[in-house]
Amino acid sequence: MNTHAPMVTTRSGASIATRRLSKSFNGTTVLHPTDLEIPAGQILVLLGPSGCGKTTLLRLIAGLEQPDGPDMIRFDGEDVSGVPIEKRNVGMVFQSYALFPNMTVAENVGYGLKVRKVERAQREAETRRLLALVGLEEYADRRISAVSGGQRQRTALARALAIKPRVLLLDEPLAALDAVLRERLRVEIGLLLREFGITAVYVTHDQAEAMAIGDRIAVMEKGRIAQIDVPKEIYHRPANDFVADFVGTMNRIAGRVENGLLNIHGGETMARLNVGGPDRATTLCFRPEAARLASANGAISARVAATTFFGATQRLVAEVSSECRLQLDLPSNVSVTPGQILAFEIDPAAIIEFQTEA
Ligand SMILES: Nc1ncnc2c1ncn2[C@@H]1O[C@H](COP(=O)(O)OP(=O)(O)OP(=O)(O)O)[C@@H](O)[C@H]1O
Repeated sequence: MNTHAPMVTTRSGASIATRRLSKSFNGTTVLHPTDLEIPAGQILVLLGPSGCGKTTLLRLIAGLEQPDGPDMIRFDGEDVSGVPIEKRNVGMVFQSYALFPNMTVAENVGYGLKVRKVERAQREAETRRLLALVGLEEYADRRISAVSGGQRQRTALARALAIKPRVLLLDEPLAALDAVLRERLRVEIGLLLREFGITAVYVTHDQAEAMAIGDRIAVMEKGRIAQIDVPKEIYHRPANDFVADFVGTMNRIAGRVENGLLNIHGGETMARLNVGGPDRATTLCFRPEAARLASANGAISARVAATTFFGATQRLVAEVSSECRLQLDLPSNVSVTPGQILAFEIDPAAIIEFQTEA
């Protein structure tokens, strides 16, 4: 994609606010009252497992669903709850491209402008600029049926942006693409949306995609936002167990802290983790990358059950005891073999603690 293409001048997007926005289907609440503030130009990712209400929230913002109550969605402070979708000026990009297969790439991009009766010369100039921006100039005259999945998705994005929407809504736009293309496009789409300065809400159940694209991420669970924050905070400071498990890999060590020490039993050995604080029942969590090799003294020892090579790093499954299996990332140039006993420690700053109910 040509990131040096001339800037397409669009006014930046509108801010979005919802107040106690909720939705039920046949008496079942699928979105509990939700307050959201998305500043103009920000990309918010809705992340969560299947059925948690991501698409419903997106469709409510679009105007494709009616909320349970009145006056709950505002664009730039203006109440749009009663405004039909075609008047809300939202652009939409879906997993299925919803492009016209018999039209060319350029005709698809210019379609919304034609419907809006933008005169031909201006329409063509706009279309050319958008095609340059998404790196599809050479494909302008190809039929949609003759371009790849990634090129179709870029066409869909250019088409959605052509109408200069106030808000862009994307629902799993990369889900149908293969892994390599998905990884490349998620970086490109993030850059493009920022270049446009558009306000975007992006639905995905892929946490790596969410991290790459979102200015902020709202992690959803059962019709509620469990946590909304910048990707780093979501990853390093998950608000609860659900978020910790859904985003990345999280290790857990459960036990009681006494005199500031958590005892970890492992066969005949017992390691003590110095965590401080009052006596309590607790679960300590840490990411695989928070582990590092240590000299045996004062470290936790574990038997290596398996190793997986990842290139720069390797992931070990390490058994501290029969009940405590951990995943640890170490540099891949450290020689480790299954069966070996390994001593490791955990970066104290990377330990997250969730209080266990007494
Ligand atoms: N029109 C509808 N009628 C009845 N139930 C619905 C309707 N639309 C959605 N639901 C239900 O609402 C819940 C939330 O659906 P939604 O599509 O918002 O989830 P999602 O998080 O986007 O899931 P996925 O990732 O699988 O698309 C689901 O249990 C779904 O079955």
